[in-house]
Amino acid sequence: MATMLQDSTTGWSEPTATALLVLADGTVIEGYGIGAEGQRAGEVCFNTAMTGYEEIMTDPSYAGQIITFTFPHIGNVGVNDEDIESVNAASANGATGVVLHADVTEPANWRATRHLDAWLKARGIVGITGVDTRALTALIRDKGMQNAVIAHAPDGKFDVEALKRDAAALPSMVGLDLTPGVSTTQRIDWTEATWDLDTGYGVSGAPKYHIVALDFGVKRNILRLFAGRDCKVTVAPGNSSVEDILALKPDGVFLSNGPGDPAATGQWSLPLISELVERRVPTFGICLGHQMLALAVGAKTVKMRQGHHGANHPVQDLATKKVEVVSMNHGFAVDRESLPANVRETHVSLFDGSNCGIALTDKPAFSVQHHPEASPGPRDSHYLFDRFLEMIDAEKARAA
Ligand SMILES: NC(=O)CC[C@H](N)C(=O)O
Repeated sequence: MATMLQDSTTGWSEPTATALLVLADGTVIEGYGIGAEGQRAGEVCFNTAMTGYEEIMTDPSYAGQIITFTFPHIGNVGVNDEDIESVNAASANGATGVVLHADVTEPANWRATRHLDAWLKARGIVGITGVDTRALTALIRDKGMQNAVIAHAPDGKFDVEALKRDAAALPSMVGLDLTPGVSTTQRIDWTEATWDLDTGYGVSGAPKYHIVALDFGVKRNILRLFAGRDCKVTVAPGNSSVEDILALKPDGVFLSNGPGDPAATGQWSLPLISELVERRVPTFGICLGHQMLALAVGAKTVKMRQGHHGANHPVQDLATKKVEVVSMNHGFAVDRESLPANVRETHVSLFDGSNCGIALTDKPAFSVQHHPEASPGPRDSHYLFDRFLEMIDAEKARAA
């Protein structure tokens, strides 16, 4: 989008770009900088959600990625301290950069405490506005997700050739384990429950279940949905040992979402997950956790061309045939053809037929590719949290 400004001496002219997005293929996109100054790198993906930009930008699964929002008006309801999804709020452990179409307006929402621009600066996220995000999305759709450098310099001075070289030299997302940068290093006792318009966030009541969440970059709303369902929730570092986890005497283990390539991440966590499954510890995984459960039981994951990032994806539960509309955020997928005989496919994407869920036929373990916790997005899949607790009940009854 070329925003034309009136220049008093020369008539209409295009203002100088103060931000650039330079793709690994050499494409240079000009725009206007917001947020942090300087240069950030990442894999460019597009997200089609119309709401929830704060939750999206702070989802640690986006570490190492630059998000292009296809919805043109981002930032118009400002930001607040309540809608952050990363557990470690102090660090910028979500997206590295954002690509927006329209200029960011003043916040118009009673919950807003800050302008998006100031918030991006504080989190160290570099942004660019004034971009034809539809053209960029079409490019990603045609060529696949590619690496890029996003740069913001208020004086408009850029070394474009250096930026092109930097973008081309970035490592592929394939083979990257990004979880150490976002996982907690300390155990956390999580007590915050879900949000209510009148009372804000609730607090968990007397617990019936103890859920240990293995943190690969967990989103807060997952933890809140457990806390709001009679669960004591312990968040454990992603690199915990089997002994660490078993010592906590979990009723169930949750495998979290997270950034990077599951095959690279799984190398050190797969033995842990296999052991938990083998010992019949009820296990539930979301997104990266789904991919890692699949890898732990012998399946394979593949890199997708453009991935799924949005808040309105149709997914079918193959058992009930019911279609749920879900949030999505993934660039890798479980290869259905690689599922071993004791693993059944439970959910599929109705956009492209890719795998969206598995369940073991001989052990209490299941997982989904989509995000049942929403935040942002629809709540159609909240039933999966209840299904997990029912699985724990069934396993307790079986062992009794
Ligand atoms: N949201 C997630 O957990 C993403 C999982 C993984 N990093 C992927 O891109 O597929």
